[in-house]
Amino acid sequence: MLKTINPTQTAAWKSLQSHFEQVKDTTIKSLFADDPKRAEKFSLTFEDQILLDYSKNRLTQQTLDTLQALAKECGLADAIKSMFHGEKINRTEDRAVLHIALRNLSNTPIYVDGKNVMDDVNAVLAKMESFSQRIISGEWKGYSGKAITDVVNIGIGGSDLGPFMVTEALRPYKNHLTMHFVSNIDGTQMVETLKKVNPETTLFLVASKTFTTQETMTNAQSARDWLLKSAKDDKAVAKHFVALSTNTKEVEKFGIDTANMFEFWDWVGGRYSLWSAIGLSIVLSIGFDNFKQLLAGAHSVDQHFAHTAPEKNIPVILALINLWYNNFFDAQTEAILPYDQYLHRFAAYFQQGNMESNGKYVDRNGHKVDYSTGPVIWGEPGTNGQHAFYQLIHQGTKLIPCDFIAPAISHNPLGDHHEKLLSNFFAQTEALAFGKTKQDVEQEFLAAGKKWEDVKDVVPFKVFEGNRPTNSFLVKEMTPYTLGALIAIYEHKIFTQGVIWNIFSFDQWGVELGKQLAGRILPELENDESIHSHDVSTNRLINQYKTWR
Ligand SMILES: O=P(O)(O)OC[C@H]1O[C@@H](O)[C@H](O)[C@@H](O)[C@@H]1O
Repeated sequence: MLKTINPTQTAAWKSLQSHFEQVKDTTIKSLFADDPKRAEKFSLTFEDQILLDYSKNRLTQQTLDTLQALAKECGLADAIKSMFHGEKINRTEDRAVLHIALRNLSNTPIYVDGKNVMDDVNAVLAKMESFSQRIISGEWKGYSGKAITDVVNIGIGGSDLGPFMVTEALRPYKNHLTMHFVSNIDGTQMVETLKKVNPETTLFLVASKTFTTQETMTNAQSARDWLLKSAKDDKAVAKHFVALSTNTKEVEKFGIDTANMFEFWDWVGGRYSLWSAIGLSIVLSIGFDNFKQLLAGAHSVDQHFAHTAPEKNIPVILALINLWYNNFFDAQTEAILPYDQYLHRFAAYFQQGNMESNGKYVDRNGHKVDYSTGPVIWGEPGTNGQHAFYQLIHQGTKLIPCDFIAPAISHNPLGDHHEKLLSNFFAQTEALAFGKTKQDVEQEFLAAGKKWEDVKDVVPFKVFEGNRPTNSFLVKEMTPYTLGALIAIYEHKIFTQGVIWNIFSFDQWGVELGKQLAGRILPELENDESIHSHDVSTNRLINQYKTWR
């Protein structure tokens, strides 16, 4: 079970506080100047596939050692064992946390309540394999006898972001099926999607762990109505709708034959579910063998996380580095910046992964914390970000630790595009770390033959103080395997931080209040009567809406 220690009360935290006072003004530049072997010492390679360089950070070996001592005092090693052994570490929902079982290709038994979950996991994987083969080969026919050409995944949050991110990231592995993702309750997304597809050849995946989520159920109902308008026979539903869910009863209630249901279990968190039946859209898009490679990459990282010494453990090190900025430098956000267009939803995916997991102010004792927990996660693919928000990262007043991610081998070697992309990837972390001094700026002006009088006023604006921390992930090639590994690295980083912050990373009660209030407001919108039941601001907004609609 997880310990319930306030991290700030540990000896290691106190050491970190005094250590911080000693090193807070040390620059990355001086750290490199003092140790020519820094890049070698502060980097790790995962299976000759991913190089993580974390040398451009504001930390010393002592910083890392003391952070490791903190993790130890907070019981990280036991917490990892608890998760891998299927203990119910999601205490507020009384559930185990076993996304690692979904990709446990070694098939070692994992027990929950005395039952080996691997039997069920393997059975669903086999069902996903045979179903996907029938769809991809064209053997499965729609109501009019035509093969499926388009797949629409209807889901939201964890039932959308992961599958969408991965199918985009692995486009080079795609087959002929066209994938669509509808998540928003805003009818616009469904209407625009339905314009692009033909009811005779479209398969809908209704993806919802609970099968009660308003957005998904409403979208699924509209899609069903749309299908039946053409098919004019309820029997068509069985040929065009499948469910990905934990909730058999609700699936039946919706009218989907449970033979067309792909099951998963309450020990799979929504934001950790792309490895489960929720990944069916991924399987349909890239085929089962590639999906298995995705699982294999993640499984390999699981082994690394569970069995590698903390000082060589990639997710642990990443977790500690960001905790250092979050809790000692008071950094509020972290940016994820993939130099890979295919990863354009990677930051959005980990927005949910991280913020829904660690955005908590109540600790595992039920008390309000007096320290900072999960950061704001954001990001966009490079180089687009460079021409938009990097100004603030380079010269703003906020400290923003950034993760840079790039593949060494491009799937699209078009002219010198990839060299140009990668030159930017390398240049940015160098610029952020080392900056540009006043002397450099002056030298540059002189070399360009400028007169000192003409340029001296502009010098301060051209100085980069540097010392902005980054991690670099250089991935050999973005394959299903390396992508699976990369995702699992981030997942375990989030887990590690949650353990140290003494919070429950696998519930999400913070999303409930808004849903509850929307449920109360919806019937109030049914007529044009003036509303007085809320605060004056909400009343006014509702009443204005009623006059304008
Ligand atoms: O898969 P479901 O049950 O439809 O849930 C979708 C999402 O619903 C949200 O309310 C939860 O905060 C997410 O964690 C979840 O992924």
